[in-house]
Amino acid sequence: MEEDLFSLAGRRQDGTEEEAVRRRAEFLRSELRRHNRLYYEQAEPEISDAEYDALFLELEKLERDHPELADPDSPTRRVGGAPLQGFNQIRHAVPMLSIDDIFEQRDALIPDEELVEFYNKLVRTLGTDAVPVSVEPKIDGVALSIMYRNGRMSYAATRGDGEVGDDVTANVRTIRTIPLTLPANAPAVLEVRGEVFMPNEAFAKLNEERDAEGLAAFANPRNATAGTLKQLDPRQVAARPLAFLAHGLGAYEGPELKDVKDFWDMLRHCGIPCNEPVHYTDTLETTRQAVRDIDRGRHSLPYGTDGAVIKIRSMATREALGATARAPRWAAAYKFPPEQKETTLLNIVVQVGRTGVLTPVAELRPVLLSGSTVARATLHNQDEIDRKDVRIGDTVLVEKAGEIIPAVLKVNLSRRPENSKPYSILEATGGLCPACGNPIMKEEGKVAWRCTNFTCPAQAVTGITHFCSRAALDVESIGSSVAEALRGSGLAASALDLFSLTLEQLANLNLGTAEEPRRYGEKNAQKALDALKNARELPLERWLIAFGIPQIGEVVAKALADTHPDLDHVAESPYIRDIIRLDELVESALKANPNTRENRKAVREGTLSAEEAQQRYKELTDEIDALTGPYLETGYLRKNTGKLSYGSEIGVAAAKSLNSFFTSAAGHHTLDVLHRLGINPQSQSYRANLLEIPAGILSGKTFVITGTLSQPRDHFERLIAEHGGKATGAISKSTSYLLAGSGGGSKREKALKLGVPVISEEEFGKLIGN
Ligand SMILES: NC(=O)c1ccc[n+]([C@@H]2O[C@H](COP(=O)([O-])OP(=O)(O)OC[C@H]3O[C@@H](n4cnc5c(N)ncnc54)[C@H](O)[C@@H]3O)[C@@H](O)[C@H]2O)c1
Ligand SMILES: [Zn+2]
Repeated sequence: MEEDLFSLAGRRQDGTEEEAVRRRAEFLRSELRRHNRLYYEQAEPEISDAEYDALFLELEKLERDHPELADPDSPTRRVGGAPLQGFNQIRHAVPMLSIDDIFEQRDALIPDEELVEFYNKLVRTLGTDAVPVSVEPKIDGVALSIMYRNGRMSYAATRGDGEVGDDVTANVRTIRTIPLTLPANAPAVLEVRGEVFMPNEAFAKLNEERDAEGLAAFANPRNATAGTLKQLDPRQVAARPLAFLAHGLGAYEGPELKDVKDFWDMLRHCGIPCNEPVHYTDTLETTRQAVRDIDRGRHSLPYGTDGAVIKIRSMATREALGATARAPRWAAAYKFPPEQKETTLLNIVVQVGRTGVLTPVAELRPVLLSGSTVARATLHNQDEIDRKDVRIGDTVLVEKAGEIIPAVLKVNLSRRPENSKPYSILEATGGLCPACGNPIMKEEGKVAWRCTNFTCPAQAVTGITHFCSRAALDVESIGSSVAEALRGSGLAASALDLFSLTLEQLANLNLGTAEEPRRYGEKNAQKALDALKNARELPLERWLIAFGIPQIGEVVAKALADTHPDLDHVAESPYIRDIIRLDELVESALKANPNTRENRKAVREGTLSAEEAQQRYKELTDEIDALTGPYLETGYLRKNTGKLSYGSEIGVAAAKSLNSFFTSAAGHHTLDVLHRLGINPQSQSYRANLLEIPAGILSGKTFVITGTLSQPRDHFERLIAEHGGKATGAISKSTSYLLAGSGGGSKREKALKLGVPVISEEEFGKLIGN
């Protein structure tokens, strides 16, 4: 990761430069894809649009300057997004495209130079002086296509990846201003393209309500809209005030439309809400003026706008110009630069999010930005703070793009107070979570600090959901909405409270709203209690996963179960402490080695005595030998080929993370509660000596799994491992069995060819004595 974050500046023109450019392009592509997912699929963007656009432009430029890097899958050539889970998909009759951007260059001599270029290019391409265009506000919402056939709404779909979107008809039907039927003489086929949005006022009210209910606020109206449209329950959508405005046309069969004015007239006749105001112009100067007019008036529109869309009026010309894979050639979106202002950064506070991530937030001297007062801005994470060197007391430049939570762009160094100090989250928090007081940690390769305590009140919902997930304790009937309700009602502040719930409490849990209650019900409640009862007996590794300790996934959890008989032994494990100690000893020894270049130099220069160096090194290596000896005999440690290099079942980072959890207050609390409940999860695979072949019924046998089975593949892999066998990916002569479900043709053939026995799920069950 880190090596990708280099700057291209100052590289020499040779092979390494090419490689550097390629790597940078790859990095930008993967970052843009990641941000697309966050933005379109999760409605939880991490960066502002302006920051996203900067990455996008950099990649576009790289691809333009280095045509050899062309990639048809590049985010610059695609509509960013993907269909969601839980919805039916609809293939669009006509692809739903994006629009190419034109950026205003703040402080440039001609700030709208790109607009001039765009218009002049149209003039040249079309060979006329006057190109009639329309200019209208760009609505910051979620793109929607509504298909009417023979005067009735037939479906409504989101943009998705441009080709295939989600069927959100049921949700869209709840938006009151959208007609379900059209007047008698409406076109036979009319696919209206437009934008769903949440009006600014309704958005502010919704966030106030969410705040009062203790729910996370939406970052901006666009997010709130995307989040609402994603709801699987149309009643929830109906409860939120969404609006729609049309701005474009997809499939169409009806009277000929020559000019975009005909299009607007037809929509108005059909009773479809239209985007306004539309300016009609036919010279460069009047077009520039129209864009400026929209900029001036945009803050009084009921929705967020960050630009103006310029479109050719003539439908025939649009057709003739066509589109690229990403955007039409006959339109452009002029993006207004987000408003920026300087103010003083009064303080930095650290907030704990629902996943336990610590976010530093700047408290600002309030300033008026894009029509609202800004008093707080996100600083994202420590890396961002370091990169911008933001300090308390600084004068900072703040930006508010759309309604995104404002961001601190940079520091005005000329106004920095004299005694200011760099800001560190670790120092400011004393290494403890501000919400629960337990240790925080930063995972390797990640930028965020996080609270390590799965019982932290700030992360109750995620903690409970994870605790109940399939890989953990598999309490299927408790998902995120039940967790949310449990927390909201005060019944469970953390996952450990689940075991004290009664049937009555659970059954009466309200999953709806105060106005529209929806009971969880006896049946679900009983199912949840049964699953929780079952969870008490689940093996150690599943519990270790359930605690959500950083670095502890399925593999490490299994390794812990192989090397510890039960949870109490993991909590007190000398093995884990010794792994950490060994790591420290090896590091010291490598440094103390008299043969390193530095130490030889120090001896030559007389700053280090040769005898002392030898002595110190010997002490360290003796200690290492003493520590590793017994573990090497039981296979808990392996000697690697490198000098002083050892392998352990549990990595050093995981060992440190475990140690930190079990010595923290949260760890002690967890063990106390489990003891009180009489739960001490047991290992089913503990072996005091790993070098002895396990005496499982499948020991020495290898399996390959193929086809569709009644349970996910990892279920069978687990069974095989529990009985001492091994599951591998590829089939060979030495494979003992092919466990085959339906399908799985090629592996089955290969097994038959190699003479490997093919067994069914039933036969496998017999093999392990079920
Ligand atoms: N912050 C992030 O992480 C992140 C991630 C991905 C995308 N983005 C933002 O989204 C932009 C790209 O998204 P996009 O591809 O949806 O493009 P876009 O939103 O910039 O423009 C295209 C869309 O504008 C809509 N639109 C609104 N008003 C319109 C009008 N009057 N006429 C025609 N179309 C109108 C259309 O639905 C069209 O699909 C980026 O420039 C960036 O600002 C941000
Ligand atoms: Zn915490």
